[in-house]
Amino acid sequence: MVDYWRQGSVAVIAVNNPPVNALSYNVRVGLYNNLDKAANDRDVLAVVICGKGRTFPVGADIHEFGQIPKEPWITDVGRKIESLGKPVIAAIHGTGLGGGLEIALFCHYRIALPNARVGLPEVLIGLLPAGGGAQLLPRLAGIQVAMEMITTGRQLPASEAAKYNIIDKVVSGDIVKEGIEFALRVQNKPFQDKILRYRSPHGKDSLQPITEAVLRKIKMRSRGFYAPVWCVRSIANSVKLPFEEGLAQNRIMFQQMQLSGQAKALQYAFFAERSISKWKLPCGGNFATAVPRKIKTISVIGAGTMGTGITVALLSAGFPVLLVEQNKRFLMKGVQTVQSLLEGGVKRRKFTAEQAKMASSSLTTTVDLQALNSVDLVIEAVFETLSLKEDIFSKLDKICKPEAILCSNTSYLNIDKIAASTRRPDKVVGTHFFSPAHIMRLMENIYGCKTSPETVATVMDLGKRIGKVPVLVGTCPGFCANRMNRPQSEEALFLVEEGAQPEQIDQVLEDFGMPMGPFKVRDLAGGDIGWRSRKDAALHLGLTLSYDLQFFNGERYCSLADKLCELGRFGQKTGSGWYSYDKPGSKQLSIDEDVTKLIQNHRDSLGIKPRKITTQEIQERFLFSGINEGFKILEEGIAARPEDIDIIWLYGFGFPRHYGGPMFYASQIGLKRVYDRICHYHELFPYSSHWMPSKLLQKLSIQEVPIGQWAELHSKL
Ligand SMILES: CC/C=C\C/C=C/C(=O)SCCNC(=O)CCNC(=O)[C@H](O)C(C)(C)COP(=O)(O)OP(=O)(O)OC[C@H]1O[C@@H](n2cnc3c(N)ncnc32)[C@H](O)[C@@H]1OP(=O)(O)O
Repeated sequence: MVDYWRQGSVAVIAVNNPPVNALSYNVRVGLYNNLDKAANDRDVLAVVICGKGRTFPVGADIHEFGQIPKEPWITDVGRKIESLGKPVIAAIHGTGLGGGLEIALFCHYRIALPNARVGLPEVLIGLLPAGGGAQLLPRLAGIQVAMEMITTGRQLPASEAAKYNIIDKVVSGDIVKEGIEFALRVQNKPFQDKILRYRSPHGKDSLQPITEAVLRKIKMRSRGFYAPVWCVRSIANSVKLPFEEGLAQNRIMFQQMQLSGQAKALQYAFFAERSISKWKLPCGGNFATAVPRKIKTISVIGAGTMGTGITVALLSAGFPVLLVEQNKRFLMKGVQTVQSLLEGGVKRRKFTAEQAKMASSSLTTTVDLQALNSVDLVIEAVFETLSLKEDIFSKLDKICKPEAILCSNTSYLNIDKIAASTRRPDKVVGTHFFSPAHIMRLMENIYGCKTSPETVATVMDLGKRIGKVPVLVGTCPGFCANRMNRPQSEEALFLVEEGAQPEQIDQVLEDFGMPMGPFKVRDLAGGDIGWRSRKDAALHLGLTLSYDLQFFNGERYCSLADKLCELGRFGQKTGSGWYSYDKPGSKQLSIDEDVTKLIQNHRDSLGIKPRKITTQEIQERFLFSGINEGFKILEEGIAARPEDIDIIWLYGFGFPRHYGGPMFYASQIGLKRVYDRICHYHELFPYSSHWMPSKLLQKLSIQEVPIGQWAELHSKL
């Protein structure tokens, strides 16, 4: 796991633990013993530490967390380096992260390739840098830089790291060769002043104002997430305590955090995110055997909000796009939107003006579907009307080359029905982007019963290539994301009907950690879209939406959202919705007395006496209604694993990552408790079928099965 060789007077110690050279127990032993070997070899005058394969060590082995760590620890390896009596050079390529960077900071010198990155990302898995990072970095780069790096986990490119003295020299070529050359230059030269523990942290007199400013930022961006605050304390220890005491304190804090639910959730999310690419289809075919088709040209049909967002996502990843609309006027409007989104990207520094220009020049347009005869892949993003989509897909089937893949950006409709309008159902697949599609990272890919493994592999690969997080699910109304979201939105309305205020519900869920409460989300998305589909659904059943409708199609119904829409209150875009806004399009909101009155009149007309609704009830009814649906989704095999559902929620709805996602959150609360509360609400609200408890949840709750075994156990149940 650790290789050792000598080149003249230089000993090279190379960590060899693929794929990412994590510092597992055996690696730490190997490093420690080989450092001893180099120390005892009188012909060795300098040492280079590096990583074999794709990277320098990226930190501790996360799989080992939760066990009692065996010695030597990273700090023991560090002390050995400091006291070796010979200069030690860290030669960094790939990513030098966490414990890997900590080892490098114990070294006397650090060199790196230009495309290398360094960082202390422990905060992102709910921890702090206890292997020396929080003590050493302030002594090298200063308190301010250490605070920024450690509390955000940001990885710095080598050139930026060099600016802060973290890297002594950026080199190009072969990193080991460069390391040896550097070692030859510094051997026999004094290096005691390079041992960071003997330095005092830069900017230590400003510790208090820096800390206050950082804590203010943390408070704003990470509601209820503890690790950044503990990281601040660990850095403060570098000023307040002698070096070894600081190390000991930080180690104690690390161990406490490691046992916390937040660290467990974040580490679960880390591995969940990596597991989603390992998909398999129920009818056979999986990520390991299916080969994605090469996609060079893509066409997007529909230049509305979704179509233009998808176009920008594709263009910015370097794909040429042929944008299609039904007439020139819509097309022109779409092109303008694409241009302004690209300009927005430049302003947000997502890409340079030059890159935006390049992207823009890769856009072509047409109003003629025939022009799609040579594209490799089509993404349809028109209105959510099945007949319209069926019509487009049947035309596409005739126009596009036989091997072309046809994708629908539907958020709700049955993929099998869309596929049935073509003679190539194996090449039809759902690619559900989230709005704004050029920003939101989730891509919910939906297979139909005839979608081929090759088609799935192609859209999963495409997702990655355009920087999205692609998750594969099966088809059902609303798939995974919208199907789980629906009961939550309904519960939010029912809670208002029963006595809560929209702003109270928003506040409770924002305090929980959601980026926006459900009423702000409704205003942002625009109430008219849902209103139109509710009216269509009613029409379909020969009904009309009436003001005092309390049941619809056998289900409890709340008409408050319809009443707002009747008044033209569609949300931000009209300047009023559940809140009122400064002006149409503005985000500046205030509570609107008219809405409060409308809610009161609604309750009066239905004879509802408002009651006090607690925070606990709001949280439970919002979260547990979605979680119950999540278990049904697992039960039906729509999602293969709880990890798929959780990643959808982390990236599609901004569910707080430190809770791991709704399914992991349920596992932490305890399935028995969640199941009991769902049964309680089912008793209270028998006319909301979303409270009918999931059978899978019931079964798993009897034995409190750990989340890692849900999928396996489900297949046996
Ligand atoms: C008292 C305590 C003292 C010291 C404690 C020290 C603590 C630490 O060091 S905490 C760890 C800090 N490091 C990290 O958090 C790094 C996490 N990894 C990443 O950010 C990325 O994986 C990467 C940037 C290193 C590589 O990204 P990419 O090239 O996109 O590859 P993947 O992410 O798909 O990873 C490939 C493969 O490696 C597994 N893996 C990555 N990091 C770790 C790790 N630290 N421990 C164990 N395994 C790791 C990852 O799961 C992938 O595995 P699969 O291919 O099986 O999915």
